[in-house]
Amino acid sequence: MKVACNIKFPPNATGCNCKGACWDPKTCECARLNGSDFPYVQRDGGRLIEAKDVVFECGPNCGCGPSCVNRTSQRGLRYRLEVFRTPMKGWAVRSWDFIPAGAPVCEYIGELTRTEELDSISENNYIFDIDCLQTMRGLGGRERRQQDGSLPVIQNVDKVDEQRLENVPEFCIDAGSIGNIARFINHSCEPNLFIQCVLSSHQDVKLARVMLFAADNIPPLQELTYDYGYALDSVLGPDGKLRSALVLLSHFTWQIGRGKIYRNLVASPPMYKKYTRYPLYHFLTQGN
Ligand SMILES: C[S@@+](CC[C@H](N)C(=O)[O-])C[C@H]1O[C@@H](n2cnc3c(N)ncnc32)[C@H](O)[C@@H]1O
Repeated sequence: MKVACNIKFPPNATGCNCKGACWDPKTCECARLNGSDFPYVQRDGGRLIEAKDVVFECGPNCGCGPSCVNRTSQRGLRYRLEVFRTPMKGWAVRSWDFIPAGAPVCEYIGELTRTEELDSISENNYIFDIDCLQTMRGLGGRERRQQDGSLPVIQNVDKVDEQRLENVPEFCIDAGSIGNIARFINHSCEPNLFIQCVLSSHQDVKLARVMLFAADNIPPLQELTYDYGYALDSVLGPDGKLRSALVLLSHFTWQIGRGKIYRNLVASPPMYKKYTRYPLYHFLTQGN
């Protein structure tokens, strides 16, 4: 991940004192942060048991080694992913390999940037808001934003603009000019991946890593998708009018009055819970 020069990256967390690999949730400090348990099981090289607000992994200062189960998302690509062309959606991604539910698929990589500094002129389809903090605090998860009445009743565009900007996450990942395969993964309302915020070196949720995990067992060559997190009828176009969901999908990032770029991808973990067709123990008892 490239970090914009005006962002002070947090120092490494103290970590746990486990040796070799973490196995006892009662003594592991990192397990304690996850609610006194490990978020992953060892099977298939590590699978996430269930979607969480944020996953605390072991990091550089932990006593355990690279094979520790609590470093599952740090081991790079496991599956042979392919970028392919679709008739209607441009580029897309699929895997040549079977992906089991709960397996980490890839991280959303790009330049870590302050949201306010996004270029308001050029269109950029590859921006991912890091929204974990809002969700954890329960202040501004996207669904809550909708319920609190700020959306979608649009009467005074300026007022709505201000309300929304208060909820805009401070940091985002801009994969417009630098990125990895995650930037080619398309949106679906019935996705087979979900977003999971992960903290591995530091503990600042505003700068959490954004990981994509399998929401289900995914057969080879099935297109990989996740929910971009748009709320229906929540998007204003440059003219201040609501954009339809269809238009919205062809304009990943868009602008509203006063040249500000507004809303793009949103990581809102509780929403993704509805797409995880497991806790993993379900799959484990079914034999896969
Ligand atoms: C992060 S990019 C995904 C990769 C993109 N298809 C490409 O060719 O680079 C997001 C853009 O892909 C397109 N897209 C993603 N999901 C789509 C969908 N379900 N239907 C139509 N277009 C989609 C939209 O143009 C969107 O702005």
